[in-house]
Amino acid sequence: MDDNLLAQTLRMSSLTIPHYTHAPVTKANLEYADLAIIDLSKAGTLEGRLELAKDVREALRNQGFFYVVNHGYTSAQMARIFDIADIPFAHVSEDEKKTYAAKMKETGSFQGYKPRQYWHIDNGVRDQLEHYNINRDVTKRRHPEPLRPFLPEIGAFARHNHDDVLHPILRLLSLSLELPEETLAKLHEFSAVGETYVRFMKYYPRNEEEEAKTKGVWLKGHTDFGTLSILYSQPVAELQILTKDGTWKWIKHFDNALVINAGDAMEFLSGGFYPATIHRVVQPPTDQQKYTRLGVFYFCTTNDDVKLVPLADSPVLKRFGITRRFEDGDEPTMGAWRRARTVAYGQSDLKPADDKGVEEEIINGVPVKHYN
Ligand SMILES: O=C(O)CCC(=O)C(=O)O
Ligand SMILES: [Fe+2]
Repeated sequence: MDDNLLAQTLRMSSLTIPHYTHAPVTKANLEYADLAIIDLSKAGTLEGRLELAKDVREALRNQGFFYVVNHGYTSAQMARIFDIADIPFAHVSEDEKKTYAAKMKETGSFQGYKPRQYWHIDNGVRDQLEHYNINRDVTKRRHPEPLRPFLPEIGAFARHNHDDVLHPILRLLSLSLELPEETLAKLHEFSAVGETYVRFMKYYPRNEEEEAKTKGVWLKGHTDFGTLSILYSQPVAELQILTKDGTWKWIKHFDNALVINAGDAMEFLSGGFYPATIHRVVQPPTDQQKYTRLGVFYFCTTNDDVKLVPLADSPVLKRFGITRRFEDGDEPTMGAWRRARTVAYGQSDLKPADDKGVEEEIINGVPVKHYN
């Protein structure tokens, strides 16, 4: 960080904002997924990275999700980013929110607000969650006035996610595919055109009718469209993953940890070796039902111009075999894939894909499934 930015950040850190108090951790006895813990402090040596690469590989092959600890943010920094994350929801007027609404359908981009009730969930019920999405280059767009004093901090947060979390994990993944360590990181440049971004997200309690009509599902089972998604663990239990045995398991809150999963683009680049993970959001257990749930994420994609072709030079993929989702030459670029998925999400007509309630839509010739 240069001196100017550092000075500015220190000045901004002293800006006081109301503290966002999370719900207490649930006492409910839930069936939790058993996830690996990746200790990034071990990534300082090649020996450590080779060991972590094995663990990440097992985790992405078996569960599709893992925790990361020792990622370089203290618990105070974590708390601070959640305080900032609540500003676009709690401290921006409804009128101002409209001015900064994202134009998903027109632009295929989430930048700005995703308003409440924009997506169809089920049986005529629409979602009760709002996002505010910020490109990692925070200067790309204007932001609501109450958020402006915090842009240097949000910019530093994006930079931290990119350099200290995303790239180190991509190095482990490159190693796990027996490729040069920088292979995947080079496809995810901070300065390239692309939509790796910070998302703040707030879920609001729903009424009984909405819960009944959707069977308690708040966000249907889906895969993320990018390569990796980084989620800052918070206490409200709502996130579930579809495990290999076909059952949904809860993600347990882990103080000060990150929760990471693979998305479509990682599945395409790895020729199916690292499948995109299916996850959903459901009503929390009884003791947390009256609380809001605030989320902080860093959603990662490759540079927009990267063609999502399997990394066929990988000796691992040569041994394992490659599953192609597209005919040779028909692979979309990252930009085309994320635009198509963003335009369609929660808006398109889903068609039944089986008799168990799975639905699908066809994007760039590829069936994209939604799980209930
Ligand atoms: O809120 C969560 O925990 C997950 C949200 C999610 O899956 C998404 O925004 O893609
Ligand atoms: Fe997701």
